[in-house]
Amino acid sequence: MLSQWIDLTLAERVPDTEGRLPFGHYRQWEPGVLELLPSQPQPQARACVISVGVHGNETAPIELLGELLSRLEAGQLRLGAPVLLILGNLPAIRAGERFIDTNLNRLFQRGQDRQGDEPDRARALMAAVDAFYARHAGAPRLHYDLHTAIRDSRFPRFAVEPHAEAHTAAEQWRWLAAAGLQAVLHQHQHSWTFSHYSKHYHGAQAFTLELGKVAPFGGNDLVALRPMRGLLEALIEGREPPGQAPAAMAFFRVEHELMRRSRDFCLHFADETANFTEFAPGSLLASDGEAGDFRVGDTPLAVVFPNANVEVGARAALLVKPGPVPEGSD
Ligand SMILES: O=C(O)CCC(=O)N[C@@H](CCC(=O)O)C(=O)O
Ligand SMILES: [Zn+2]
Repeated sequence: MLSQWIDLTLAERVPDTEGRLPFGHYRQWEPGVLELLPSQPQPQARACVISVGVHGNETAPIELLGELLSRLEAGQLRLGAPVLLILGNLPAIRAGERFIDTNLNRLFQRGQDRQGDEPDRARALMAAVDAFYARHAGAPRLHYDLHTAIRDSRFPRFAVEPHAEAHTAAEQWRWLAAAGLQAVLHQHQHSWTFSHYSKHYHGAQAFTLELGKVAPFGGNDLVALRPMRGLLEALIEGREPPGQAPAAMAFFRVEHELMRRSRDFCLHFADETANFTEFAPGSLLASDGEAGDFRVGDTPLAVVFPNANVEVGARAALLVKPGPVPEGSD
């Protein structure tokens, strides 16, 4: 039954809300929010939130989660940690769209009082995460929010480290390197994404993980994600994940967030420009009506997540520079 949870949820058929697993049991708190509870939590276990489908057209993480559920149900994985699994934007996943009315991944802010389905879903997911971490107050907190990017990338698999007071543990860099992540992008300011929510409000070890490029169901290369699956499996089993020297990854920090201010916003480079493409000093990157032009300053900048079609007021690109390898991570 667990292995059909995703299909039943997306088909709007009510899956069993509680059931047994070979090494524990599960409970669905609401559609798309499922908690796995081990019969024997392991001493190393973290309270893990694994979210997928916060953007509805990013299917690889949903397929990866399907693999994990099948392996849990077959007893190939020994559940050893409390895990909260989240299918983020259900109507958008059904429609194969990034979002329906507005980008869910900008709404994870306490006190946010916008009207609509996506703001309602953000409030429900924030409450689900709050309750999960409260139920497992003794365990270290972790949240991986799994995505795929719209464009090609010089580094197809990379982590976005949200900006927050909580310090990222050195072990995270080793785990992410061993999981096949090729780059890390350190955010310079609060961003109200789902991973930022868990880090900022709960002090969780939290990342947005970009796992390749957007593709329809069936069009993803899950073999390239095997090392990532290995990391998730270790966390689900409550054992120490494999590690690798973080120097295998390229580190960047965000220098500037390019916002769309007007309807006249445009980018001056090709739509197909890959993430982490570098632009030389003086390059004209964007024009934005009365808000003016944006040019690269004295040192080169690379572009990540460029998207001229975002809502007015939303982020249209991150402009990034190489950053230091975090201390204590070798
Ligand atoms: O490829 C793109 O343009 C967007 C991919 C994506 O959904 N990225 C996340 C990053 C979240 C973060 O900044 O932590 C997003 O834009 O929500
Ligand atoms: Zn996404």
